[in-house]
Amino acid sequence: MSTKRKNKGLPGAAKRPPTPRQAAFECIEAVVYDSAYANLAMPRILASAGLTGRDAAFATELAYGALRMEKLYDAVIASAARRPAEAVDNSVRIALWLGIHQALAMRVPAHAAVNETVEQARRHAGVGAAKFANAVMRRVTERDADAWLAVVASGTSREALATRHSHPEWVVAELEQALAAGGRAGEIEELLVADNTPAAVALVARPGLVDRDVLVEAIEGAEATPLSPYGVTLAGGAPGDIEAVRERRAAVQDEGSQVSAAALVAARTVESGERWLDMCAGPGGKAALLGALAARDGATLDALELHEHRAELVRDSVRAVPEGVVSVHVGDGRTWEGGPYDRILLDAPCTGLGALRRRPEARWRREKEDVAELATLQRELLDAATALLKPGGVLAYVTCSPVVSETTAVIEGSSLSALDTPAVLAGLSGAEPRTFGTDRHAQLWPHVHGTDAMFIALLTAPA
Ligand SMILES: C[S@@+](CC[C@H](N)C(=O)[O-])C[C@H]1O[C@@H](n2cnc3c(N)ncnc32)[C@H](O)[C@@H]1O
Repeated sequence: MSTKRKNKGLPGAAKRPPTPRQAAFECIEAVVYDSAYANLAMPRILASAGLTGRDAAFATELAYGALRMEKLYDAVIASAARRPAEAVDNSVRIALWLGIHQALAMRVPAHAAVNETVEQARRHAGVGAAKFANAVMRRVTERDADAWLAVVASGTSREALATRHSHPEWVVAELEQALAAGGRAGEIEELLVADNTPAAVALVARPGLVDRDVLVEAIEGAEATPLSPYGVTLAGGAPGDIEAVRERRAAVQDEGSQVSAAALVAARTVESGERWLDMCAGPGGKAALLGALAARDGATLDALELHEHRAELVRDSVRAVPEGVVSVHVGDGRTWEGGPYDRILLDAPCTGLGALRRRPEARWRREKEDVAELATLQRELLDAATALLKPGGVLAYVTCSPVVSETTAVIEGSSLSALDTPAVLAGLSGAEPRTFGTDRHAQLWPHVHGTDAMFIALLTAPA
């Protein structure tokens, strides 16, 4: 979609109090035109519209769902409008995404989905656009979701799979390759479905700062997570309302991320006085968990981050960790000279293709060329981390991407030797080691573990 605004709505359009559907429209506009992240834009839009509770949940599901499914919905538009979706005015195309999502995925009655879409098209693009939207939506609502899939995405080709589950085709190819490499060939459809299912919110109870059992007890519907010894899954509600979260004794953190940081510490018994490095620390979720564990075990942590604004987020994230344990630095991991270290977390910058559940627009922002560029950076960071590791030290190479060129291909050339990561994760959770991988590295999956697709390789330098 063109990222230039053709119109900003017709005069008077912004004066009425925004409805949930208008909030969803605004959120998609912010993503398309201003390159906003939906998960940052939406809370701001909801707050300024004064939308809460069910209205806020409706607006969020509508915007995020339409953003995720835009490839499928473009195919539906092309078929129903008998012209490519790219040829449709941007505002009308957004209104149609929202209308189609309501009709095919949210069980909004057809007449309401049609009327609301027509009204949005009129409001943003005028009477002619409203007539066009009316004709398209009437054709859309003649079929249900399954019937549309049979029309626009039938068969088992990669192209059909990519349209049906609304992923770029090159991403489907990368995910298929990663699944096959991990002995999970044939699970692509389950993975793509999981990518389109919003993740439950998980909290980390930072050890020594708050007890996870206390959180489970205090929060209605909360449950202990199965893989991380520090995790709590929430049934709903706003995490920002929880006191421990406001005080940074707990935080929102995917269970896979918790496990990645915890595995570095669980790999070997910690000796008092150990020095640890979090080489790519921003925004600081793993640094805060490592900091809490360092405080417990008598170690210290250097948290390094390339960008000052992200280092500031790390400072905020670790503020509940006892003073003197974590030092935050701004610098480039490739030239950092603060070593040597007993343990290093290299949570490398990556495509993020393992965390598509969380960021509805993320799959459309990445390009195939990014993979090679990031793999070069990942190798350079791994070489630098290796040089900073003490003999006998442990390094965790972690990505929130399962893509082979960012994971096994990066560590293949390493001079370090691989520890048995699945066994360490099994030790943390009590789960069967083979569920985490069939070789010495671990790969978590949304459709298997309910986490982001984190890759974790524990490596060690010869003593
Ligand atoms: C995947 S994120 C890390 C997430 C973090 N560990 C957490 O759990 O919150 C990667 C981070 O590395 C930073 N980064 C990128 N290149 C870097 C470099 N050369 N040296 C240090 N940090 C870098 C990015 O700015 C980004 O904040």
